[in-house]
Amino acid sequence: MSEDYSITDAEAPATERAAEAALRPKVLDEFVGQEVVRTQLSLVLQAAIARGATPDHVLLSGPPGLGKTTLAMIIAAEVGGALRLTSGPAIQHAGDLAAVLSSLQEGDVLFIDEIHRLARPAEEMLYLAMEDFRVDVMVGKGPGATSIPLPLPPFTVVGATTRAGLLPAPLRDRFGFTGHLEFYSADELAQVVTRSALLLEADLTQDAAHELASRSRGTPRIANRLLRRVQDWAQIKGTGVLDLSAAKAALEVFEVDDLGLDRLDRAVLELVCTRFGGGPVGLTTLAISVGEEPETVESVAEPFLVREGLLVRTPRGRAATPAAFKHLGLQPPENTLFDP
Ligand SMILES: Nc1ncnc2c1ncn2[C@@H]1O[C@H](COP(=O)(O)OP(=O)(O)OP(=O)(O)O)[C@@H](O)[C@H]1O
Repeated sequence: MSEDYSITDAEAPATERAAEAALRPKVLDEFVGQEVVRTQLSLVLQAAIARGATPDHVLLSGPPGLGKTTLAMIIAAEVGGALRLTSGPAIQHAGDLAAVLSSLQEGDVLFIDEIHRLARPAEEMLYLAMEDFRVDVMVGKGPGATSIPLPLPPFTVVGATTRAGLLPAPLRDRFGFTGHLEFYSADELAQVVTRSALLLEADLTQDAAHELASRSRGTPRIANRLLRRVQDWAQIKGTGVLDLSAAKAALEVFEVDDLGLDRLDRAVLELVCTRFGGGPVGLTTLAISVGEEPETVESVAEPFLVREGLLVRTPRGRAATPAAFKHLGLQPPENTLFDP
């Protein structure tokens, strides 16, 4: 992704990785929320450890920033294997994957982020590696080429995808366990930032933790990022304490409103409500009016606005709901799409 990201972006730019790494839970017990996945995964791992076997391959699906990479690291730590990290887009050719696979040791965990973006030949090589712990290496070219089977030690693939539906069935079927990560509740996010504040040695009050949680779009990555910005504000402009007034003042400076909308989200919503009378308005017109590319409006601003019930997509374009007018402190017009 580009470095030009917003504070409420659920994806992380490369520059944020070190800050994130410091806040990652290291064991399953420290991982907040996701009760269902945590319970199931814990059983899968404990049973494998008790049998002295490597755990089944694990597929984690869900939106960005909810903890897939963190869980992969925890799996490796719990089973005592080394973690190898790669991603679908990083593997351009089957040979790239063969190189990674042939360097694995018994019990290692191979994390493949964005596994739905693996190229087809690599995907086919992965089927074989996951099922038979074998990779066929091609030697030579043309009619004389032969494939030499190379046995692999038992290992565990942890695949992560934001789009489980895009995964071809043969690949999906090779995962013995699939966990779907859900957005976090405000209480869970308050626990996430409280834990992070301890690690950052920040003096965060409980009401400030809840304020941050309610503006974090259900996403720990965003919650931790807002926490760091409030810490900055408290250090430079405040008393050093991250209390409710510091949280509110900092989030005003960084343009994150009380629902977690950022500048672009609000601009989109305001335009639909005011200039276009609530809509429907076509995506291209909307994007031109807000000075962004249609893809940016569609992929960055819209998903959260739709999820929050502020915007709907109709065959004739985007329309604001009565909740959108209310959030902006505006009076909805007569005769909208939503009139009974
Ligand atoms: N359940 C959790 N408890 C505490 N912190 C969490 C939890 N889930 C995620 N985090 C924190 O949020 C940040 C992002 O998590 P992570 O990188 O694992 O997300 P991800 O789902 O892999 O995102 P992406 O798909 O973009 O790679 C990390 O700093 C991590 O420590």
